[in-house]
Amino acid sequence: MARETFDVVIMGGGNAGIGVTGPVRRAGQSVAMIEASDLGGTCPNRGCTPKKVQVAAGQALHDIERAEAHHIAVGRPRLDWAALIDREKDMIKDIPANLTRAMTRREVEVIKGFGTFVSSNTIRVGDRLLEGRHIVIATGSRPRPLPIPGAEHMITSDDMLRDRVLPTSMIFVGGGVIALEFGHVYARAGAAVTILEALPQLLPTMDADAVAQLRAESERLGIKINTGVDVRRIEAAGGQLRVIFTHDGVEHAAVADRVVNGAGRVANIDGLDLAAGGVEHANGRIAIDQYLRSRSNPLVYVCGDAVPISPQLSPIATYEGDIVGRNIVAGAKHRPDYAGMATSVYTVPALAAVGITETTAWQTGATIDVHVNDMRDWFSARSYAETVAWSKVIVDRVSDCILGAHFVGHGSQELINIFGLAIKFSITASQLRDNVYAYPTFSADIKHMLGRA
Ligand SMILES: Cc1cc2nc3c(=O)[nH]c(=O)nc-3n(C[C@H](O)[C@H](O)[C@H](O)COP(=O)(O)OP(=O)(O)OC[C@H]3O[C@@H](n4cnc5c(N)ncnc54)[C@H](O)[C@@H]3O)c2cc1C
Ligand SMILES: NC(=O)c1ccc[n+]([C@@H]2O[C@H](COP(=O)([O-])OP(=O)(O)OC[C@H]3O[C@@H](n4cnc5c(N)ncnc54)[C@H](O)[C@@H]3O)[C@@H](O)[C@H]2O)c1
Repeated sequence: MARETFDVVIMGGGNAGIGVTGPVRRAGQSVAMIEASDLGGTCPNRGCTPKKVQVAAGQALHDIERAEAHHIAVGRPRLDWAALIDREKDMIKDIPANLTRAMTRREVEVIKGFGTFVSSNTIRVGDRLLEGRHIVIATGSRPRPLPIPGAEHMITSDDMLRDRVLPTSMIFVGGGVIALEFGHVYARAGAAVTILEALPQLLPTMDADAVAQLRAESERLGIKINTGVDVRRIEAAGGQLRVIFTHDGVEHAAVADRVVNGAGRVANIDGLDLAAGGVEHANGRIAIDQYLRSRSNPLVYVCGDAVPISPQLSPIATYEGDIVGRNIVAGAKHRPDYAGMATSVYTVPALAAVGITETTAWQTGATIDVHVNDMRDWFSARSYAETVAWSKVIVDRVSDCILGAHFVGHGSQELINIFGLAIKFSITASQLRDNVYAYPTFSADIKHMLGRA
């Protein structure tokens, strides 16, 4: 088998892998990108983008629900689920081809296939051997396998995004982002939704008060939420599925058409033969240093969802890809800085957050001001008949810097980016208060969210 040589061989053509190509191609390095499935990876093909098409339909149903508040009479909405899925698929169908063209313009050689290590600097794909001065693992993540009897009955978010039949009922094992985002859409579309979460709190890494707001709104929609449960087994039940779980030692059962694995995602690194590459790893996590480089093989970098220590988010995958690309070009000197990276749970309305939670803020020992507002009575929320409008902003009293911001409500997924900017570029609470905002907008409420100076 002839060996081909490249400066950089990237395994995975998602946000992370594509992120690597910018800096290395600008430096004139030769790049091979191996992609096993669709170029673009999870976010545009099986994640953020198609999911948001469904969320947009959920938003429309939410608006219709409140039509009466605006004195608009509408009949009962009827969602054509199959047509919605077709719309979703139609919107994303050209993405892999467009990205292939973009990579070709960038003079990246895209190779279809599944890459595996054969040595510390060589990857096999099909019948080709690609030798790289650097190898990048950008292979993303996959749903966490659950050691529950009957786990094979569960479907994944990939399955949900292509299912043209709206189930009458569904159960999510895990109460994280996937359960809440899809749960809101399905509940609004008319399905009975149950969430079974192992920990005492849904979305366990997010601010407890913000999650309580979202939980209340989710229950208002009719979603049944059980936290602190132990899912014991899943079994067939006459064309449906039965999930047996315990809560406080008492056994319960829930029955639904579909059971979804919403229990998190793990790095997609099985099958890469990391041992052949000399890439140290344990429990599905590659050992990396602060430059996103393998601790045992300095030729190898890791970025995106395959990184064991950073949030599995699309902009973070792109950002880490860029860091890796710059480290390949200039030598390992760039370290990721995740401060100011905003995130949203795209329920309707969304929960959006940036920075640290109130619990973490108190744990740091900082002297803080915590500004909490239920804004449903504020003119901005009342005019739109919002069902929830809530904010918490945590400010360091000494430096006046924003430590964290947490919102649940309309506009929150946009508002949060202002607070991301503030955290990243040390814009103080007073400066945010002093700014003149367009009025009437949700951003104009920032002054009041921070308390009048
Ligand atoms: C349902 C869902 C919704 C989401 N919504 C959001 C959202 O709204 N906002 C957000 O920020 N994030 C969201 N995410 C997370 C986001 O999609 C990921 O963080 C992001 O796509 C990770 O990018 P990546 O490049 O690391 O991995 P991926 O995009 O998964 O790319 C990895 C690629 O590697 C390929 N591959 C794997 N193994 C090999 C191999 N051995 N050889 C060659 N190729 C290989 C795969 O085929 C894949 O294309 C969502 C995720 C899911 C599942
Ligand atoms: N809006 C977004 O940015 C977005 C949307 C969807 C997915 N994603 C990404 O995809 C990843 C996967 O999403 P997810 O919702 O599956 O994961 P998640 O990490 O958000 O939530 C998983 C939940 O499952 C619980 N859990 C784990 N094992 C369990 C068990 N055996 N029984 C019951 N509960 C259990 C966890 O405690 C946790 O609350 C997320 O980490 C997220 O970064 C992001």
